[in-house]
Amino acid sequence: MFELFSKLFTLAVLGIIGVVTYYLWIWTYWMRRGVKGPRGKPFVGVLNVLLDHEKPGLLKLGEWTKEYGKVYGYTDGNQRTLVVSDPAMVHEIFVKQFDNFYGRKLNPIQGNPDQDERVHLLSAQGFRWKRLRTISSVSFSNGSLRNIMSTVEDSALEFMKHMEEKSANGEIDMLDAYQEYTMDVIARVAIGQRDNKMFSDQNELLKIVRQIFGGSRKYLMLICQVFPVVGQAIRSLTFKYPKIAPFKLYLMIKKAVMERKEQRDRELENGVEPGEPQDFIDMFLDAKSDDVDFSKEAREDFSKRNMKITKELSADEVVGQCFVFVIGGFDTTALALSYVTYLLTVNPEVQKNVQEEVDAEFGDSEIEFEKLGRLKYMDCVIKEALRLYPLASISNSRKCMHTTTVNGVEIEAGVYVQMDTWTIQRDPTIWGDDAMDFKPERWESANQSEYKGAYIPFGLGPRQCIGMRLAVMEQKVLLTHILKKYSFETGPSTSIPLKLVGSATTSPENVFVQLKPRNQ
Ligand code: HEM
Repeated sequence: MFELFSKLFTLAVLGIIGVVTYYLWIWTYWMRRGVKGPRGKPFVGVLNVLLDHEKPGLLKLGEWTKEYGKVYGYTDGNQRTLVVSDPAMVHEIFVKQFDNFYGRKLNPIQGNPDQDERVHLLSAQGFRWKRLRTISSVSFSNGSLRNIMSTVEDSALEFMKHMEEKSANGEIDMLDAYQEYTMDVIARVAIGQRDNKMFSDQNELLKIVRQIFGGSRKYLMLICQVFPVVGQAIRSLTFKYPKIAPFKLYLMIKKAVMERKEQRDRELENGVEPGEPQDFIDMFLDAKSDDVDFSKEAREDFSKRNMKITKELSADEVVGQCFVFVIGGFDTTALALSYVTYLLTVNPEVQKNVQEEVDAEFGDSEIEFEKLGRLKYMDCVIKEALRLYPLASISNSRKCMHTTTVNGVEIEAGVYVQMDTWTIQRDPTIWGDDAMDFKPERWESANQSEYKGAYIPFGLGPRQCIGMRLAVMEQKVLLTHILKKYSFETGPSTSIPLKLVGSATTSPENVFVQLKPRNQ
């Protein structure tokens, strides 16, 4: 008995020594390589700083960039991350060396991109990503966007009805309001929501998605990233017993997909062939197949150009795809609209210019898809707001898949690269001394290729945001409706400057403004 106990004790001590050595090895990685950067503490590195909801980690990167320069390294849990704010390196990694950087930085609770059945476009990598991207691209083609436009217009008109009532009652938190709009659009476009749920207490989907982006899950994310095995275990468990918001959403979407599949099966039995897809669920179900083997894709060398890409999805991928579009389409676009609103409110002369353009182009005419391109100044406003507030910059990351050298810096396979987007997009050496000013006019004369690697609110290269054009369309349609009728004005609760929070996307805490009717 004593012998057994002694063996177990020795094994436990060896296990602990092994684990501690592994974490110290990771933690000292950048020191051993002579790369500067914040060290943090063993095991967590700087993860606890990055996950602070009240002081967004993505802004913290900028403070470190000032201290350590355009390339520095830190560890976060068991991940080794290189932070880059040199546009030439950004371009090299995102575009030229894509074959060496085709994965994204993930928390283990998001699944293993090569093995997990439920992986989606944002988290997939290699040929699996390519297959998902090829299938999804159809949803954002010109033809699809033209069809989606009528839904967007419908949601915008519904939104305006609510604004009429709310504007009479004083200030409105436009961030909250815009979330209603973007949820309505994406719920209709992606998962076929039929009834109107805008500003209703019954909108379960919105409640769950708000939980996903709203609060801080610092300690959960910390544990999962420090101990990936725990992250994977929590992931498996919460799919069975969904307690955390993203998993509740996943199951909600799964139910919607299953119901649609059953309905389509019933119709097929009665000889009714599926017609034109009505939403993303239909479109992805059209691509569903029972024998998709993604383990083979993970083994293939991604630099091979001639690998045949099938256009099929597994059942889990159908759900994953709908999930990622609901998540991707909701928060980002509401935030983009909120930042534009804030900037127009505190820059009334710019707002006046946008209103004049809106009056000239859509004074008494309908807002049509083809005519949206005429809103050139509004385009500059949207671009400039995203330059100052690159709200989704967390996604501007890559995993190094093969050891390589980028502009003289050796990056080993397995290291993650995070772009310091906020620093790059506010850098006076790129944008001039007025880099911190909101100046939409800079885009009127801008030669876009000048900003190669320096303007990346939607990322860059083959993995650039797939929803970019939808996001811009949604913003243009709603801003046109609002600014035709109202002006944004500050109120007693408008916070100037904005207080920014968040750990996934970077969000203003609120954007209270008054909507003043223009004809008064
Ligand atoms: C203003 C709004 C938006 C911003 C600022 C934004 C930003 C971004 C960024 C920075 C990336 C990473 C790109 C890269 O790694 O190169 C990304 C990827 C992605 N976005 Fe967006 N996004 C927005 C709207 C949307 C919308 C409306 C959708 C879908 C309906 C969407 C879906 C996605 C997806 C699926 C990816 C992953 C693409 C891939 O890896 O192939 N986004 N987005």
